[in-house]
This record gives sequence, structure tokens and C-alpha cells, in this order.
Amino acid sequence: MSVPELIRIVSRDSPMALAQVERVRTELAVLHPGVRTEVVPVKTTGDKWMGDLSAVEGKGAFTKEVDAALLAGEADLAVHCVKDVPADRPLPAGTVFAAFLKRDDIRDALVHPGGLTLDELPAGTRIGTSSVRRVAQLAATHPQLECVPFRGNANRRLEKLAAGEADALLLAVSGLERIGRTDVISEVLSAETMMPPIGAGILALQCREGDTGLIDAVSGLGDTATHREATAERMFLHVLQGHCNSPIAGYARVDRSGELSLRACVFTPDGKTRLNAHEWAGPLDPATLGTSVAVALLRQGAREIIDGIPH
Ligand SMILES: NCc1[nH]cc(CCC(=O)O)c1CC(=O)O
Repeated sequence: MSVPELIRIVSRDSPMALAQVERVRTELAVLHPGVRTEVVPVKTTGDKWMGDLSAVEGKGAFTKEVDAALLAGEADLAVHCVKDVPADRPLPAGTVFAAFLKRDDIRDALVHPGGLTLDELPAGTRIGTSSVRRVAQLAATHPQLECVPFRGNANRRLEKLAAGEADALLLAVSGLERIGRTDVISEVLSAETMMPPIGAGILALQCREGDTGLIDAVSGLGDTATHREATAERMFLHVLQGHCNSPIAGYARVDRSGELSLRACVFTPDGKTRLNAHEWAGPLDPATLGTSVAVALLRQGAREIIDGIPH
């Protein structure tokens, strides 16, 4: 199958998303020096709507318009943060993941202009975050801090922080790396301190199902360990069937010996209840590991917690 001459790449138009596209173009140029690429930026509902995301109809606020451009043939390849691709349902009909790029840092960082660490922040410090996952974990470990709703892309959030709309922020390390702003990090939080979201730090390439020439051409950008981790994590979330307001966190890891494990948590919004599971795949394939960890949490009462949260 011959490599297409031109690949039109669609993505959100935030600085982070466009940096992600540049990574894909660079890696493509190494793999297929002859190929030309074009960028098709689109604004998504999640970029336009600055209110509560649970008020937006359906899921996929950061992916819907990107998927639509792909399906309409306005572009050939979509670049998504796996974290933003809904896992409770299949991918939009007619599209497939062609590759998961090698995973970036999965951790969250504290951004505090004074350079303090999370444990040093004085009581009443306002943390700008609308993430129910971050709010629940902070409430459990640092109840003296106050979370204030904060939306917008990472650059915009840094501007709002500088304007005094909050005293500190929690942002993904990988996102800050992509926009070239790791200088603002005052502390990188361990995955134990602040468990990351499903899919953290992973970029996925999505194509039209029948586009086999393109799928073959870009699949070489994929990373095997990341593929196993993404598959386990997304199946976990699929079985759990969460919603926008359910604090869920977790991550899979392929260790040095090649063994895959998945740990995951479900929280109540106040962080007071935390269900935990951690399993090794052993002979199980990644998707079955994801199912097994979800079932372990469901047995502990995850369904009741998730369904009990208004959404
Ligand atoms: N919802 C925005 C978003 N989507 C993906 C990332 C981080 C990068 C990644 O995990 O791929 C971010 C920013 C953040 O959470 O700080």
C-alpha cells in the first residue's frame, strides 16, 4: 500500500493541540520523508463554552467537531488527547485509532507563582480547577485549600492565574511541556498524591476506517507499551460507565519486565470515600485487565457512588 502524498491533520486549535500536531508532523516526516502534511484547526464546543462542562449536551466536548471534520472528509487524520476521548461508548462509527504515540508524563503539576509546594500552601489558598478528579483528591488530602471553577485552555488558565483569578493551579505536566511552560511548575505531584486521569499524557491518531493506506502509513508512529496501557485504561472506563461529574482516576503501567498493571480509584466528590483497586495482567490481555479492575471497583460499590452524584 502506498503512502498518501498529502495528509490533512485535524485538531483543536489551542496552542497545546497545535503543538501536538507538530509532534505528529515531525514524527511523520522522519518515517515518511516524502509526505506533505497540512493542518486543519477547528474550535470545539469545549473551547467555546466556558461554563460547566456537564451542561454541554452529551460527551466529547473536545472531540466532536474534530471527529465531524474527519468523517466529512475535510481532513484525513485526527490528533486527540486520549484523556478527552469519551471511553464509555465506542469511537464514532466509521473511525478507528491507528496509533497511540509514546506516552508523555502522566503526572499533574502545581503551579504557584510564589513557588510553594502543595503541603506549604496556606489555608484558604484558591486552587483554580474545574476537574472533579482534582477537587475530590484535594478535598481528601488538603481540605484547608479551596477549589474555584476554572476553565479554558492551559495558556488561558495561566493568564487567568496571572490576573489573580486564583492563587494556584493544577495542570498536567505533559500539557505544560507541550506549550513550553514547564517554567511555571512549582511542584510535580506524584501519581500517588494526585492520581492522573485515564489516558493521561497519551496522544491518539484517529483515521477513517476504510483508509487503509493512511492507517498503514501512520501506524508506525505507535508505541506498543502505550497501546497496552491505553487499551487497559479505556476498557476500565468503558465498563465503569462514569459521567462528567464522577471523580475517577487511574493508570496502567508496563514495567521493565514487560508486565502490565492497572490501578484505579473512584471517589465521592468530597473525597471522603475512595475505592481502590490494583491488579496485574498476568496472562490477561490489556482489555480484560481493564474489565477486571472495573469489576473489582463495582463490587466495592462504585456503581452506587457514581450514580449518586448529580449529573
Ligand atoms: N482537558 C484539557 C486537557 N486535555 C489533556 C490535557 C493534558 C495533556 C494530556 O494528558 O494528554 C489537558 C490539560 C490539563 O489537564 O491540564
